[in-house]
Amino acid sequence: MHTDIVSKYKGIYIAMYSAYDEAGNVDKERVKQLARYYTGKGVKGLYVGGSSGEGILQNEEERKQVLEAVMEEVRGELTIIVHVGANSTRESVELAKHAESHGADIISAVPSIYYRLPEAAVETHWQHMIDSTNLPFIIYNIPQTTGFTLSTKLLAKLAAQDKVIGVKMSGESTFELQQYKETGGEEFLVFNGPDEQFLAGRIMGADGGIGGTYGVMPELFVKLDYLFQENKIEEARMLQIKINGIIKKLLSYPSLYGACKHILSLRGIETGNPRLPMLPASAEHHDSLAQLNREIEETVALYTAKA
Ligand SMILES: CC(=O)N[C@@H]([C@@H](O)[C@H](O)[C@H](O)CO)[C@@H](O)CC(=O)C(=O)O
Repeated sequence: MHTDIVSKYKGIYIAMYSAYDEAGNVDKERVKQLARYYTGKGVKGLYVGGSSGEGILQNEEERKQVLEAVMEEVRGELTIIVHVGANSTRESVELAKHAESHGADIISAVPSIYYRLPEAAVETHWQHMIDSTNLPFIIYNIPQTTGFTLSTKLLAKLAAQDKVIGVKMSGESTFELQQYKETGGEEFLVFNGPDEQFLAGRIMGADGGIGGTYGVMPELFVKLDYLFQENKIEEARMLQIKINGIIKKLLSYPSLYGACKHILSLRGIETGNPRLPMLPASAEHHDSLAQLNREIEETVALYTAKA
């Protein structure tokens, strides 16, 4: 039986980008600078090495380096969830143990990808990670990229274990999100994944969100969450619509990650280019990204101004 899990871990988590040097190698100092940038913005924590963090495009050693840099910089200040999912169970377990030994708070994983695996194989894959540490585990459900949809049957089986404390629901169905919450119960964490429907996810039972676009506008998601908690639903809806206008523009570039990383660089936070095949922001888009950055900064100023 989970107790106090939701109150302990609910909130806004930035799915953090990785940071590379000009040659494309993991740059620990840049990772630290990025992690530091997110302190004091009201977020609960960081989700390290996930989709936005390109963990799946990095080798085991690089993934460890990114996490180590994050832990060295913000341990104790932010709650750190680490994505340890890799194609092989063996590598995932190694990353899970590494996360525990470096003080991470929670581990999380997608299923193994590429092979179309039966549910029993995905369950075994996750179970090995769960058993390998004393850390809590959050299932990462992102069917549009993995091809695997978490069933409520498997969720119920996994959630019966104390260590399995929640699910990150990056699928787009708020109906499924609500079903996950109902299946897991009140003390089982559900995180909204699609940033465009953060408010819808919260209304249908999510306890917070984990998202990539939070990385360029964390203040707006913190504010949106606050408005929801205050039951100011119409104000929250207007802010979600404003955020969605920004996300729509971000998604219009050849790579969302390239666009967000360029915006960060305009603020003096260098994270290098995303790793190929994720495309960098090209020079022809720099002017419009500068304009978008101004729009985000103006919106943040508007929504964080004291009344
Ligand atoms: C499919 C996908 O990548 N979804 C993103 C969203 O943050 C997404 O980038 C955003 O909603 C824009 O579409 C997150 O759910 C993924 C995430 O949190 C992560 O980077 O691990």
